[in-house]
Amino acid sequence: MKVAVIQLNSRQDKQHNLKKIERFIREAATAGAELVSLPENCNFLGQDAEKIHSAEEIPTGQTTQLFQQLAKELNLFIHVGSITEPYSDTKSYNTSYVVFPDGELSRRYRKIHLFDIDIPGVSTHKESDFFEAGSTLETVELPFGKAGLSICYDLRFPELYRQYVKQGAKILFVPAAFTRYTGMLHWESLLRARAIENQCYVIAAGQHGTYHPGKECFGNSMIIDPWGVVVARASEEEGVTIADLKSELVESARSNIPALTHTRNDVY
Ligand SMILES: NC(=O)CCC(=O)C(=O)O
Repeated sequence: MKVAVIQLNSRQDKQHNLKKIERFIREAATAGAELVSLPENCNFLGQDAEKIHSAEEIPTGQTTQLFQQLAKELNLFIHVGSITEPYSDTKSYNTSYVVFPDGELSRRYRKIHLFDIDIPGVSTHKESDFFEAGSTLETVELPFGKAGLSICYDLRFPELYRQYVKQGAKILFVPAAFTRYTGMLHWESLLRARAIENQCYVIAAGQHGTYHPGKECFGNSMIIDPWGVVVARASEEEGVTIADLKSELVESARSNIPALTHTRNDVY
């Protein structure tokens, strides 16, 4: 299965972001992609407090309608890394889903682990002031196999991905708007660890560059195979990066090193 990750530098102008996304989706389809994966906050990226103003109902909002139309016209799967979905007057959900080629939607995954961190002098985020955490895992059936949905900071919680692999996942989606600072330190190591320990493909589309004064995303969107090899990596700009997923690599990783069958749940 040919997969494209789309790296974006989304800002606060939703119409501009959507036009750009449409252009990249069309470019990916022309290059033969059957599945296109978008980053977290694909249609609007600003301060957490601003995101509620961009919230849209799913499926009736403008963004989902556009993706449904494109998925049908181009006959592809669109993984919507995340958009902001209304929850209450003061809070939203950070929500991810897949649009199928017939325009139908998968179940919605709402980000479970909210990004509340404080690195003094470097980076402070309190996503939980503005977002409500989800509390269910969601998988999606794709032609390649089952895929587990997650969003950005979730990447730091290996238990989530182990549950997905127990449910039969062969693909793990990690759309992100990782900070530049933590990205430099942790992004690739964490992604490769999740791929290696779960013997899954990891598809990680990221936001890249500055979206607000002093707020910068790390980019480095990538696709990692079940052996932990980075098979595609975006350059230092927005755009489309493509890789071919190979089922035989999931099978060889799992049969050559059957670590998933060696877990000692009786001991730990
Ligand atoms: N949007 C996010 O969840 C950011 C996560 C992040 O940067 C991290 O270091 O974790």
